Amino acid sequence: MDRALDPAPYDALLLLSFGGPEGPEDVLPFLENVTRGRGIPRERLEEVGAHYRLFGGVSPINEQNRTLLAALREDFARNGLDLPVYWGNRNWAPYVTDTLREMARDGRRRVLVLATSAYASYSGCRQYREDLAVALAALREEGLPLPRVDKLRHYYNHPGFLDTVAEGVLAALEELPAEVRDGAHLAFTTHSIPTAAADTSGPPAGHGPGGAYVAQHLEAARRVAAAVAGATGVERPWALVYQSRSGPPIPWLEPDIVDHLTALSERGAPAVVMVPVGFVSDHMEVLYDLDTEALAAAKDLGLPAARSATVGAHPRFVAAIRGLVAERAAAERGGDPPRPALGALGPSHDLCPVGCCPARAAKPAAAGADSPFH
Ligand SMILES: CC1=C(CCC(=O)O)c2cc3nc(cc4[nH]c(cc5[nH]c(cc1n2)c(C)c5CCC(=O)O)c(CCC(=O)O)c4C)C(CCC(=O)O)=C3C
Ligand SMILES: [Fe+2]
Repeated sequence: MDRALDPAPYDALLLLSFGGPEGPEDVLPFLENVTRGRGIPRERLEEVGAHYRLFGGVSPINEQNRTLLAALREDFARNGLDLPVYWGNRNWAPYVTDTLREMARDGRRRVLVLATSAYASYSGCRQYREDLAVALAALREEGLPLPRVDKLRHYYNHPGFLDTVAEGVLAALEELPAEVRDGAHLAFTTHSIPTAAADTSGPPAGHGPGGAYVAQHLEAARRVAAAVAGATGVERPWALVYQSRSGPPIPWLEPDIVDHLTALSERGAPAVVMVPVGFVSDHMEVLYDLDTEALAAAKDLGLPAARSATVGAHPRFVAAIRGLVAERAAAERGGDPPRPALGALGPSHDLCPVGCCPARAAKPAAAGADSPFH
């Protein structure tokens, strides 16, 4: 360690995630938490419940977050970043309201939030800010001092994220039979969302159809494909496709990964690597929708397929988070730190502007320019 990193003005980091069930009896209450007021058809819930039951009713996401939490603490300590790290979820214990209460009681006054979504969108950004607003409102109700809460910028184009994804693709290529490796297509996947939500994602003066959500994913995919081409000396065709589509019956982003695999097979593609660039850990949507469903579809099609790893708690990704924390702290102290970002879109905003990823219903959101909390 050369010198300590200064976290000031922050006195805590909050890892904010989705949460998942930890046993069969948790599955239904978890799904009810996720879909409350969303008009998701009953059949879809039963179908998704069956995915979780296939894995004993346990989502891997909580264990993955515990691992990331431990890795962040260890990395911060080793690099002289004196900042306690907490963990809270939207849909399962530890719930974010309980964690923020504990933080307030521990005397934390300036909280920086790392959400386990790297991209803009209602589900990946504003909804987490709404969760924070719910938590802050509860603390206010209880007469506790309210910490000020900020959220880290979107990190989809941070070199520590994209280089780690590219490394995973190189490893996945090695799993393919040598004779189809050079011809393999890259299928970058992310969560399908309604096209209306995609079109309005990001700041109001946006990116056109598909919004920031699609633009950011395309940029990430393009950079990873270029890095893989650079490392292997082979340019591989790539596409951005979607998975885990839910209800209700409105237009959602397409094509679905399974339809894409079918199309690739019909076009005579020799092999495919599925790259879940939209996710930061190998959670249930990766284990079921890709490793179970899509790999089975590829097998039926006779299409050799592999799935690359998400960043998880990879040391390079953890180091990137440390860098983002130090960067934001320096910016909040009035400095002008370097803001590492690959590709054409540049570093994302620190503060979501008013109207960023518009709300589905009029709900307060913290940690943005339209926060009612400070
Ligand atoms: C953009 C996005 C991300 C990435 C950003 C982020 O990470 O936040 C994400 C992550 C995740 N989604 C997850 C699980 C679910 N998502 C659902 C439903 C939905 N997701 C949506 C979007 C997203 N989802 C949307 C538009 C819906 C429709 C309902 C609604 O508008 O809210 C449903 C309900 C059933 C169904 O319809 O599938 C479940 C169970 C898990 C946990 C996995 C595990 O347990 O390991 C994770 C990490
Ligand atoms: Fe946003």
